Amino acid sequence: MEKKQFQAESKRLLEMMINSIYTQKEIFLRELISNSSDAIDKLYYRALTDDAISFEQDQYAIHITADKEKRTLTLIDTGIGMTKEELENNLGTIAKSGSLAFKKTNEIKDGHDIIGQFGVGFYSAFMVADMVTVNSKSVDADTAYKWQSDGSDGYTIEETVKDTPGTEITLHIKENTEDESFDEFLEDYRLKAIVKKYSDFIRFPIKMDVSTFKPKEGGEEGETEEVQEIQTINSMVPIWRKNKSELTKEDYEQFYQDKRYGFDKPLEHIHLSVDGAVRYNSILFIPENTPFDFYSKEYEKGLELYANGVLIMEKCADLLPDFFSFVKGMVDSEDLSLNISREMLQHDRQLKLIAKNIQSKIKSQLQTLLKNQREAYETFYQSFGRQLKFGVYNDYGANKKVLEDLLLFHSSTEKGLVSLSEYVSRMKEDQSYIYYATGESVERIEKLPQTEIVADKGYEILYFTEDVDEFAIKMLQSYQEKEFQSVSSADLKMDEDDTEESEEEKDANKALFETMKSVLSGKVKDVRLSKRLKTHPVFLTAEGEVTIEMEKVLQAMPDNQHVKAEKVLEINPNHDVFKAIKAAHETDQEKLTLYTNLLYSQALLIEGLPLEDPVEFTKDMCKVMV
Ligand SMILES: Nc1ncnc2c1ncn2[C@@H]1O[C@H](COP(=O)(O)OP(=O)(O)OP(=O)(O)O)[C@@H](O)[C@H]1O
Repeated sequence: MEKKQFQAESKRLLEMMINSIYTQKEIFLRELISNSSDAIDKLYYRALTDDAISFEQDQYAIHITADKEKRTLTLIDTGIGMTKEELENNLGTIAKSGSLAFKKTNEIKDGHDIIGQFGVGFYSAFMVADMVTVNSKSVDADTAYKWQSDGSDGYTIEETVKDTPGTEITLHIKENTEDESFDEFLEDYRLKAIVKKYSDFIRFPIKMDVSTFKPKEGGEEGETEEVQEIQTINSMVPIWRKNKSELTKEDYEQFYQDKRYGFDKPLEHIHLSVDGAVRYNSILFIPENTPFDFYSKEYEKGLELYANGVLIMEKCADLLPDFFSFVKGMVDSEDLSLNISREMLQHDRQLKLIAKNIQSKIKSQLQTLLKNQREAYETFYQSFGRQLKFGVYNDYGANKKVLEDLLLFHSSTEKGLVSLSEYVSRMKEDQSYIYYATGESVERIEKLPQTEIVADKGYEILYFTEDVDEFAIKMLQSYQEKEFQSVSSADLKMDEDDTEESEEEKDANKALFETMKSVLSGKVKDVRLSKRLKTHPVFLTAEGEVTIEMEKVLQAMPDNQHVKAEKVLEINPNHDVFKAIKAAHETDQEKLTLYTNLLYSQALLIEGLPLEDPVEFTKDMCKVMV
């Protein structure tokens, strides 16, 4: 049976490639620069085995010039160049990569990695150009050739004159259309920015003819003139490939600023050079201040992702878990399997490994900070502690173990922030629970009647002042096998609670509480005597899963489900108010109703809950007065 080759409509194929592979036009420059860099590296490999060729690193460069009048952008490299055949094979055949073939036959050495592999990058030039001219002279040939194409109807090749080996590519930039402007690719500032963004760490200098204003020679003071100047735009050596011992704190800070990771100074940096299952270098920063949009939807987490020093993604979200979304920085790896556009990865196995590794490094760095530089950690925690707490709560607590040691809360006894492990280490011998109190602020919590009895026992109380706190702790359930207990819960699980009311007391109060309960029907689940109130007459506790603080948070949410805590009104038997209601119960039912409503309103106010009917409340107050 005869086997036939697939046919390809090359014009259509090229069109599809040009217009559908890349999402951003500007990457054409990255692709052409990477090709030039590969061409110089190939020369380096040739020099290793060919005595006729010497390789002096500083003699090589990539030169970019824009000519606005002619609408041309030219890239010149001093690389290995192409013979006539190579021009035909490599630029005349889509998906043919001379670089991939080169990589297969040469062992990559000394960081001279070859970038190209798919054989398509060159054609991205047609996204911005309506004519591409390549003049190239191979180190192996005496004759130079000119390859030319408008990207639609094939190409031409003819002899040309070129003195030195290397390649010169000239793009004739498209005219602007109604929807698209191409002029930007002729502007120095724009070209510089694109080089900086994607190709800053190409190992060879990328030089550009730029016009700058300089003081005019022989001119008056302050008089300037426009002069052309050749500038090297790229930094070349990536800081992350340098030895940590060579770098100072200032170097890292400078990098943080240059990269515009934030307007602040970083609090901490982490420099990783990993040579394991996946090889990668990374520099991570923990910022000092919360970015202004951090807690908004607009904030995008992610690290810059480089493949061999070439930027692939500006914000690779998969590299960071949400709870460490504040971390800034970059990852560079040579082991990534890129997709054809280099905008995505083919599969994310390597990425997952890197992300896992990065997560544990960030955690241990934060733990070290907490241990050794408490003040710095607290600064960090003020900015991003909330994010850690969300991390404990989110995903049904899947990450609580990663984060529990990083949490801090205000302590009643230490009058400052403490970690859970510090709390547990200070727990009293007879203390079984980690106690916490919830409220709007430390000052308000200090005044909560519920804290009195716990504090009197000498137990430390953690103050929860953020809405996420209690939700996070509910998810955590326990720390080092010690359960959390709210001082406001109906069953405080302390000895005092176990002391039952005497039978006589119970009987005497039963009728009174039943009446009060019916007055407050629908508002409270129960009315009972309190064994823990000392100075305050009443307060509210909650039974069940939803605490009063949680009710407040849930009520404030836009899609609130009207979730209510099951409230219990507790009354202090030692307070004179109790005598007053008892007396009212015996003599004046109307008065009892009045007192009950007033006490309930008081309890709401203490909890920071809104009064259900403020007008009714003020009327009741007046009734008591007159
Ligand atoms: N400036 C250059 N000097 C020498 N050879 C070049 C140059 N530009 C391109 N080539 C040759 O043309 C081939 C095709 O280039 P192209 O950019 O399309 O693909 P690539 O760089 O191999 O792969 P990728 O699509 O991954 O970038 C290259 O592999 C290389 O052999």
